[in-house]
Amino acid sequence: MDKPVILGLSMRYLGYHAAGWRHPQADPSGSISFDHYRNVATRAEKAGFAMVFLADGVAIRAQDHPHGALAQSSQLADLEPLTLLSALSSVTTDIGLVATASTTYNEPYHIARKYASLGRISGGRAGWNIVTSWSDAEARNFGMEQHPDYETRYGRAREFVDVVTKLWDSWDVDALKWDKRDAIFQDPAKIHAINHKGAHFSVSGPLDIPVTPATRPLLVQAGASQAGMEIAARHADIVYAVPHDIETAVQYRQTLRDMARRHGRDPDSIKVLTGITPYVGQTHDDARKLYETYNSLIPPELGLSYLYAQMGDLSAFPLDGPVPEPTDARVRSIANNLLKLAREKNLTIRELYGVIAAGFGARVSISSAQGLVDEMQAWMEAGACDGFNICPPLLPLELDRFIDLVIPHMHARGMLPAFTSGTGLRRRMNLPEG
Ligand SMILES: Cc1cc2nc3c(=O)[nH]c(=O)nc-3n(C[C@H](O)[C@H](O)[C@H](O)COP(=O)(O)O)c2cc1C
Repeated sequence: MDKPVILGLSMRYLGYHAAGWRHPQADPSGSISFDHYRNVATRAEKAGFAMVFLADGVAIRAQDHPHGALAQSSQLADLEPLTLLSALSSVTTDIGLVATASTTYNEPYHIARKYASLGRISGGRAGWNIVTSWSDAEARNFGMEQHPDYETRYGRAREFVDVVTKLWDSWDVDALKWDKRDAIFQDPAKIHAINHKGAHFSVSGPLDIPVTPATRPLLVQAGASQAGMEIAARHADIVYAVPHDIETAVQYRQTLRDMARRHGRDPDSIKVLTGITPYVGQTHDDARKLYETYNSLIPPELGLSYLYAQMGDLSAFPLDGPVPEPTDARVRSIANNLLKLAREKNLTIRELYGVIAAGFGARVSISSAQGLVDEMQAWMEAGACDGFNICPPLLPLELDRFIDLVIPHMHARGMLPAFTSGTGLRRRMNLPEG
């Protein structure tokens, strides 16, 4: 293949299967253990992943719907992503460190500062995944009763990203002088106030951290609605998306590239990574057995709660009936993807929660290692994506299986470039130099 595959590893909690923590080889303490993440990140780096990625929410979002689900969920215990990535930066050397942070529940100065610091600490390996969040649980941790509506939070998000990038640009590259003889630490004329005044923010600046092209954090965007895509088209280096079929993915990426062009950007300066939760084996049968082993661990209450988190309360509908149109979608784009999947495959509510609990929103792939690589190649060649954000069912067990079974086939087909240590993140992401 002439185009390299960009591989990301999404590594929140213990992995992406709802009941993975019950697997005999799972260590349930992993999601709050630095050793667990160090182990995962260093393995991913060695295997050629370009980035590790942490999704995030600033609340416990898991619900006790139906009763019993909360006790069964492994998605309450977590670590704060930037703190974790800062620690990981000192035990890794090359892998990108991407953390999610919400524009709804932060201030731009904080975000600009924290990511600029991670960019410096890690030698230019930081990335900010821009999200607007989706839960009322988060609102209630920040003095609000309800999560702001779509227009409000995207209005804030647009302005938020503008302020952050202005703060990152507030130091000229040659502002620091460190001239001991003439006692000039920096040239204040090269450090600029931003004096931003907008509908949501009033920020004077400048930032208190110089950002250079080499340490500037990458901008990542996740959120597939029109407003989310607009932010991506204007600013993002990487877009994380979860289309469930190749046609949707091709269309989505094409639309995004057209939008980027309209903003005067080279469309190749945005890379789209699509999420996959892989259940792989030597053969397709092995993979299917693996999937069934994990799904046999899902208690029904937990399965139903996963559906609730994505599509609102469906408990009034018959479990073995069709999936209704969501009227209370928490995450519009994910809910629409799920509905499409249910309609195409004629899934009941019960069957649909099985699919979600196996992958929590990302596309689930059950295939032999060869089959998965065929699938990845087909997606790349069709222009459906520039790479994949791998969301293993259980960490580190299923990452190891992916590395052992899938990566060798990718190398054999020339899909993964062999970068030498010290190659910068932009190059690993196949992005133009900043
Ligand atoms: C692939 C994907 C990943 C996301 N990851 C997160 C996340 O980690 N944390 C979060 O608060 N929201 C996350 N979101 C939610 C988005 O930021 C956004 O709030 C949500 O998608 C609603 O906007 P939309 O209609 O543009 O998708 C994600 C959305 C998508 C599509």
